[in-house]
Amino acid sequence: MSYPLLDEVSCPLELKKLARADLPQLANELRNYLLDSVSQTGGHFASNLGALELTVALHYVFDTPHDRLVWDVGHQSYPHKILTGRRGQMHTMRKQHGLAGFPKREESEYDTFGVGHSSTSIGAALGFAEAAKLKGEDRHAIAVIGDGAMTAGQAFEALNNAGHRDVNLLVVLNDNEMSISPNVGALTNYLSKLLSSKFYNGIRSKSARVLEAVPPLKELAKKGEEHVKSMLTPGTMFEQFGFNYIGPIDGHDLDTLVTTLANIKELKGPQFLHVVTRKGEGYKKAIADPVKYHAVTPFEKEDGMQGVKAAKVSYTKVFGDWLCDMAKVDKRLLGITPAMREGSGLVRFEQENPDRYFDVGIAEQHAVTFAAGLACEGLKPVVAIYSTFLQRAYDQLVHDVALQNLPVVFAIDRAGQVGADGPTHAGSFDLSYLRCIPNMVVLTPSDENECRQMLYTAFLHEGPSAVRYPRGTGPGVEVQSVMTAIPMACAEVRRRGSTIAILAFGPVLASALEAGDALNATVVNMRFVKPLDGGLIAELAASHDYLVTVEEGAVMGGAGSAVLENLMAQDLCKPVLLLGFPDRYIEHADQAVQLAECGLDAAGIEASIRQRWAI
Ligand SMILES: Cc1ncc(C[n+]2csc(CCOP(=O)(O)OP(=O)(O)O)c2C)c(N)n1
Ligand SMILES: CC(=O)[C@@H](O)[C@H](O)COP(=O)(O)O
Ligand SMILES: [Mg+2]
Repeated sequence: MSYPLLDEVSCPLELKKLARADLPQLANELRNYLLDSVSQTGGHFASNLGALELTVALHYVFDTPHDRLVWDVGHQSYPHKILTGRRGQMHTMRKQHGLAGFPKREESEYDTFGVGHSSTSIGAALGFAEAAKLKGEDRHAIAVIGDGAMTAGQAFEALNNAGHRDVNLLVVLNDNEMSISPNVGALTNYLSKLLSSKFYNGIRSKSARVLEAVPPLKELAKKGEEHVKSMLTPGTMFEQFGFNYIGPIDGHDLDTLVTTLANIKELKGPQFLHVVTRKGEGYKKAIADPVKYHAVTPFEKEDGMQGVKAAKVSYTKVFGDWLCDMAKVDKRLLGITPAMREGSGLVRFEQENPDRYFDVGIAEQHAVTFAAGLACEGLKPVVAIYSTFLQRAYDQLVHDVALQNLPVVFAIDRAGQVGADGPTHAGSFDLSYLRCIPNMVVLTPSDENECRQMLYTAFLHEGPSAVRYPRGTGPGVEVQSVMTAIPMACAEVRRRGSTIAILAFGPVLASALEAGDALNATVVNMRFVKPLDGGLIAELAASHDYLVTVEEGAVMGGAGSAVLENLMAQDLCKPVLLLGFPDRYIEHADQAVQLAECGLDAAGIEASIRQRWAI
């Protein structure tokens, strides 16, 4: 495939040299290049196809990086990366030491703000805009936010703040009616009203026809039309927030995009451009199934993504199956997801229990408080949420759930390192931020079967609880269909050795057992971070010279810290080595590589122990 125009564009300055008439051809080449590249590397796909023309137009009209362009989530920024000098690195996308899957300040001056979590772009862009004003710099700040990301409260907090500020801020809403799954909520319905614009245009054309006959009234009607418009179009809402609303316009029509953006560039004050795109645009299979093609593994362009039968069951599937089974047992069970139906394994649960399934949009804070409200009424909500995204709802977990000791189960997926998504998505801190909360019970399954049993144990608990499990599959143990509660705070010794006792929390148990074999150490599956099995800890301290804790989470404040506190509380003093994530961010790579980098593979655990005590 040749890319004659794209070959001339290694930066936006070179893009600007192209005639406007050449932009559609450039976009065509860019789309072909994107398809070639992502079909080989995998990564986020449909969103990049949908935001492609918008990306070309933004870099063509604005003077990036002098004008600050902020992407929301940033999963749609691959065309941006290609146009800003990183085309030659696209084959390294999301690979170790390669391009990050999201904009990253250290990667390029064009990546003005690091993203990955949604709905931060408007707030950050406002920061850029206010800074320009304070520093007397003449520059634009542009936030590009999707309709999914628009469902988060943080986006509206920023709109509310920005709308009454006299700053050069442009918010571009990329509306494709999709989140990862179809978008949800009243805002979506509100935006859709406009997209079915025949309704509004029908009103307009009818009133215009009638009024042609009586010209003097036409002016009056113009006012009337504005009033009609103000009742019907979403611009009204954004205008109520103090923005000048423009749109909706076709987000794949480069001529319209360039003309509109060029006009907006000359305006002062907060501007809101509503752009309508199609997720997956330009690749039929992705258009047909934007959910499946939101993120892809490498695939043949002609054949598309082929469903491969997974050799082992993922923790996510274990959760999804448990949720469906438990729903049959207890009618009080409800399933809640903040816009991660597929990722959290809730597709089957929704099909089987549509009235007990709640996708609240990208609204983690609301998801948790909503669960608390449900629990107050005697229901048993299960909040399915990624560890990293639960960070968004920490106050709600403390204030609305734990303080009131409400029976909410947090099914925490993607706990630990997550691989290609990198540090923005790593589940590094949940053990640290959960165990310090009174009333919380925190369980760490070491394999797929224990995950099911712990979810059951958590569900039976009459208070708040969290079960945390990693992205992907476990050691491949058989998952028993029977559900058996695990006695609270009960750890289990998995290997008897001497001198050294290794206390493992979660799936790292497998590596700990390997290291234990090499060191003839005792190895314990701790199972609970809170409450801890203090009796066993005392027994181990009395019968071993050294203790080691191992967890797939931050060492600081994590499970190992809990063991230290427990030892001190029992006046037990023993040398303890804490193994887990170091106090820095682990860059994107395969999960196994990341864990090895943290010294959490078997060799790493053994080496750390030998090195610490010169064994
Ligand atoms: C706080 C947070 N919650 C959830 C996610 C997971 N997530 C990534 S992209 C996405 C959907 C975004 O939809 P939209 O903003 O409309 O972008 P599109 O994919 O449609 O281009 C979600 C839910 C996230 N990145 N951040
Ligand atoms: C961009 C985003 O936040 C999601 O698409 C996320 O990358 C999904 O992660 P998983 O692939 O682990 O489900
Ligand atoms: Mg969308």
